[in-house]
Amino acid sequence: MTAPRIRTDDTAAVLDLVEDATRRLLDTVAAMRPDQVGEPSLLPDWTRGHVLAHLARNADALTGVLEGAQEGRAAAMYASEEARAQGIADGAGRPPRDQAADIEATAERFARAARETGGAAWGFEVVHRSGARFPASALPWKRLAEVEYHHVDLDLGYRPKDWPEEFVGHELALLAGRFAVAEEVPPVLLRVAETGAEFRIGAAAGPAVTAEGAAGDLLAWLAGRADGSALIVHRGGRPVAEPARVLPALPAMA
Ligand SMILES: O=C(O)/C=C/C(=O)CC(=O)C(=O)O
Repeated sequence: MTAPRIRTDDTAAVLDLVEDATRRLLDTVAAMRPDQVGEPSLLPDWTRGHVLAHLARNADALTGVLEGAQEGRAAAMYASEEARAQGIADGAGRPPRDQAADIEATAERFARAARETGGAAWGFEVVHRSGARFPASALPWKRLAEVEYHHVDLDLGYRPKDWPEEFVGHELALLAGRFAVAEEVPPVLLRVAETGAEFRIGAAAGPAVTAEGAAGDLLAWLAGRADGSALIVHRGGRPVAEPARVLPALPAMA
């Protein structure tokens, strides 16, 4: 893997990645049979229909935050957590064709709002549902992560190995940065096989196990989309036979 030449706040470049990711997602939805909507996704308690409805409502939510930034107003993504859950539940049972139309229309609305966002508004500090605060220019990357992660969650053939290099490179660094300060995560030193880059996660003191692998495999584990069995893990300098038993199980991000 070569270092991707893209910055997460290069909104035009990231919006191109979002458009490509959305197109791949819509191709998957177009191939769905109606009965697959009600089948389980890879996320606990969510059917594939829940994942698809969530993707449309997330586009609405991020559009609202972007429009708020244009007006210098810190808009919440959702009216409440209950409203978020209701919106997802209400849309979950729709057939693939309706899900696709909703995802396409809301993605286009987000893209239009982004195109209309000017320089100063991109610098406006927004508040994400996660509680994180960052400039509005990070919103397109947030949307990219939603689409890439949840496409995998549909369990319809799109896998972490299908994530584009540009997404994997930066998302791994972003997520590792978040986990670096996590007290509840035991220390793990991640080593990217392609580049030798290292990230230490887990804020607790003490010796770290090392986990080495392809950037995509490291991200899949860090994002809660794989159990880490694809990684080479050492503890106390010795190789671990069953990495998934040693590595902490991490929650599904996004
Ligand atoms: O990136 C995160 O930590 C959290 C992402 C979200 O909360 C996204 C949603 O689940 C949503 O927009 O509803």
